[in-house]
Amino acid sequence: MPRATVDITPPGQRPDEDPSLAVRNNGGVPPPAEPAPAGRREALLVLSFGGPEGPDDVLPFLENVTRGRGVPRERLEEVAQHYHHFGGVSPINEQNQALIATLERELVGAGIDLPVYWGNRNWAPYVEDTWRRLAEDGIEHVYVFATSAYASYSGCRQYHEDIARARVVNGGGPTAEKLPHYFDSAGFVRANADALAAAIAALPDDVRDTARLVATAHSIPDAMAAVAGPDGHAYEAELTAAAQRVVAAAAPGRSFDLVWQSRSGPPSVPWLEPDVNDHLRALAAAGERAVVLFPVGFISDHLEVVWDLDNEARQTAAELGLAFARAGTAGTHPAFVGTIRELVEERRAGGRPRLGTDCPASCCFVPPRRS
Ligand SMILES: CC1=C(CCC(=O)O)c2cc3nc(cc4[nH]c(cc5[nH]c(cc1n2)c(C)c5CCC(=O)O)c(CCC(=O)O)c4C)C(CCC(=O)O)=C3C
Ligand SMILES: [Fe+2]
Repeated sequence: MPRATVDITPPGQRPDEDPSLAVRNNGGVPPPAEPAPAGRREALLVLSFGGPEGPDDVLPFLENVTRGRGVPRERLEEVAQHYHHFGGVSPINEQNQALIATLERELVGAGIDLPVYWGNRNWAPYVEDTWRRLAEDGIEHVYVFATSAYASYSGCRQYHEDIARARVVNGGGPTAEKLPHYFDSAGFVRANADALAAAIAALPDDVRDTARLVATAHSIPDAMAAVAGPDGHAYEAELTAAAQRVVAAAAPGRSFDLVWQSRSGPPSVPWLEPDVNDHLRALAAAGERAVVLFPVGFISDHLEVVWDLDNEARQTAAELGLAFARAGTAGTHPAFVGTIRELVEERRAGGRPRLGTDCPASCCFVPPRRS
């Protein structure tokens, strides 16, 4: 089922300039000081990317993802094959369901009465449909947890636009606020550090202490990176900060590299480099013998992790004779889930946020291509 296209933006106007679409956002603008009003019916929405559930879903899903974004047909056909290797099923949906189940237990365990909903940008359950259910269920305010920890159009602003679109197609519904970026939160760092330590420990004795530590994240176009965050380049800066914290916790004193994976778009458009496979070639040429990849740019082991790293990058390393280990992502690590609960608790209590950071609603804007 292709997603309905809704143009939320009047010509020449950004969605955040129409106050009726405003999504409260607690960075760059003064955070709301008042606590959640007593008796207000609230919910937590896990807002994610979505992924296909079977072979017939793959192409319509890819068309949803790339509509208006100038991705060549050949790239789509190539990526479709990655999904078909897994029976046309992305692991991301099961991972989001597992996260929601763990979050529900976490909230109940902390005595917090807050229902958790799930909505996606690119596949069912579509956020537009979830929004209708929220309204029908009488929810008045929604805390939105996006399954991306970082700034950038793809990782942050597009989730704001998803909420705005869901409100427009439903003629309103609950008010909403997106929880801040959590790349530097203690729980996200702890989860990634535990995974990195386990991956290092899995290497053979003779290379364990000398293996190169390599953080990875989704590449984005240079033009998108340039406008990420209030002063630009926040995507790289936040990834660097997160990777530094993860390495400091898991392997103090060791250095690391930050490189990019899963490049898309036409070859003529520059994206962040180096690609992880090129980087492995450079490391091998420089005499390195082992690598540990840690995909700190993602929060679960979805398709771009299991295909682009466990398959392609592992293969590259094997061809180069590099010992290889890949760290897991935050997933349902208790510290990570605890941090999500804390982000919600903090917002409900009101006052200046201490946890996380966020962009002002006007940043990270990258216009769609009308192709
Ligand atoms: C920064 C970033 C994140 C991290 C933040 C976040 O998580 O939100 C992310 C996550 C993901 N990206 C995903 C999948 C895809 N991304 C694509 C295309 C693109 N990604 C981009 C960026 C990002 N992507 C960009 C700039 C494009 C070009 C088109 C455009 O300008 O928008 C395409 C099109 C085909 C292709 O790869 O070319 C697919 C299929 C999946 C689902 C995996 C699964 O199914 O398990 C996830 C979690
Ligand atoms: Fe992507």
